[in-house]
Amino acid sequence: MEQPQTYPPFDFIIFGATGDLTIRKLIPALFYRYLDKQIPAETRIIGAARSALNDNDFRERARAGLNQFVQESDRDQEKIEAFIQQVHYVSLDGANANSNWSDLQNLLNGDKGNKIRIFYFATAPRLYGDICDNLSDKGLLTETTRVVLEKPIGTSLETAQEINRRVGKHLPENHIFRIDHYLGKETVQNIIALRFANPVFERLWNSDSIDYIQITAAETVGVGSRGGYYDGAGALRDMVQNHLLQVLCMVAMDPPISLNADDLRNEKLKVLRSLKPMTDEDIRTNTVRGQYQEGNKNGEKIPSYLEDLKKDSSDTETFIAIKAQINTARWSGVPFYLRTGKRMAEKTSEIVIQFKSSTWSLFPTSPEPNRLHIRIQPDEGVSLSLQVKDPSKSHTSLRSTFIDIDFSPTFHIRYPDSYEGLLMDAVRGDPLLFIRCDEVEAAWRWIEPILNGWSKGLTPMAKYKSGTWGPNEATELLAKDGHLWHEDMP
Ligand SMILES: NC(=O)C1=CN([C@@H]2O[C@H](COP(=O)(O)OP(=O)(O)OC[C@H]3O[C@@H](n4cnc5c(N)ncnc54)[C@H](OP(=O)(O)O)[C@@H]3O)[C@@H](O)[C@H]2O)C=CC1
Ligand SMILES: O=C1O[C@H](COP(=O)(O)O)[C@@H](O)[C@H](O)[C@H]1O
Repeated sequence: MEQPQTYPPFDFIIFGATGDLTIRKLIPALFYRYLDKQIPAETRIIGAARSALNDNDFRERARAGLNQFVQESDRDQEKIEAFIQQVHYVSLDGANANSNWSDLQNLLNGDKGNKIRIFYFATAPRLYGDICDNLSDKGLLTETTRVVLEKPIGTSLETAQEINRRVGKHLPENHIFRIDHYLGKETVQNIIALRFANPVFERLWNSDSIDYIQITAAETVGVGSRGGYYDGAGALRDMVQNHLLQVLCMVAMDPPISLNADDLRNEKLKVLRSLKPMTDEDIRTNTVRGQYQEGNKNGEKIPSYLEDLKKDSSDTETFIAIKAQINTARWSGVPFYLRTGKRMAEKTSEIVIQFKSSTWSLFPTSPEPNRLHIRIQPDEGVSLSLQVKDPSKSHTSLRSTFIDIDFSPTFHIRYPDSYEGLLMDAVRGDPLLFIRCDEVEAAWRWIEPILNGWSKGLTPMAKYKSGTWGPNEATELLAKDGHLWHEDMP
């Protein structure tokens, strides 16, 4: 859907307003939308959290966040001040019915019309049900209210179902926006265009032509200040259950019958439901879990996970590699290698589509099979490896080269943060890039046996040095199939 240039005024209420996500991502994203004139003057951004702050205190935090997380060239202080005047704060325990709800009621109930109202839940997910009950009891859920739920939706199938049930008690599914910021990335959305607007790819997009697929989300950062949350979650819950599986859906789904939200989500759901369930034996042989150890970068020591956490022991994985299979006619026999980790060698999220070799060759040597490399971030772009005649040699000599499109210089655009588009989609009520309740539950159905298998000790924790591509076991996972991870490919 086209992004309209103007929006009607709306109220955007954030529970969890003093937290990392709000200050680092949500407020800067709204500011960028303000710069693009999508936040009308009558729009209010209302922060809510338990901390006893007033409007000015919160504005001070928001201002500091903008001056830290907005690109320097976009930090126009006059505009920041004008935007900040639209920011408000209420001190409120969203999970407690006896808390100070009257301040929020007074702010919101002044509006008699049908102003769009977004409640953004940026707290721990276990609070979502209580916050929704309270919003309902206090009469704050109107016809034009939508709620945005941050990931993770639960920590297991049961807790996800409970959140879906409790939030769904008060709002219809099309007013519930489960956010996954990977779907907000231009390059993830571009998978749809790449596949379905280029028949040259879609006709080959199956097990006849594709050998295997890799999806990687590697980070160089450690757990930082989020150790408390992360140690209870781990990489499988934090990154695979949501982001990596959503990217896998975009890569593996059949063409939706339209770009209507439910048509797209039906196709993604089919992929999630077709993931081959992991048996104990699969978990043993097809999953690798690892934890970062002390490392070194440019002579500087990088602390281990336990040092970051300030704990003596932890059984939480900060790295995972999985060989997944999809039981459909299109993907039978094609491994999908998923990998994510913290404190890895590079910050990169990417998809590698490795095509099969030709069974016959006209040339004395077998040509290298083609490979499509989709760079989700950074250096957003796409490259396709090709074989050409080596111009410096005889007519039978081949040389590998590639066609590369670097999106940012090609399209002369700033790559917006993924939250910018998604927040405005929620304001507009467009659920295309949000996760439906059945998708979340299907993802947990596949993930949960892996978590259970690990807690039975099926997969020992491997160690990897910070600043590397993960444990050797991850290299071995692919080596068993005769493959290499992208960074090791010739
Ligand atoms: N940070 C990130 O990069 C990302 C975070 N997320 C998810 O977003 C959510 C928030 O994360 P993050 O900001 O890092 O977490 P933080 O721990 O930094 O912040 C949590 C926020 O919730 C508030 N809070 C806690 N209890 C209540 C309550 N009862 N009523 C109202 N507010 C409450 C806290 O403020 P106070 O103590 O004042 O009440 C604080 O503002 C989590 O679900 C996380 O998994 C998802 C993707 C990325
Ligand atoms: O949701 C999360 O994502 C970030 C990584 O996001 P990216 O856009 O930088 O790839 C991750 O650091 C965090 O642990 C996780 O909760």
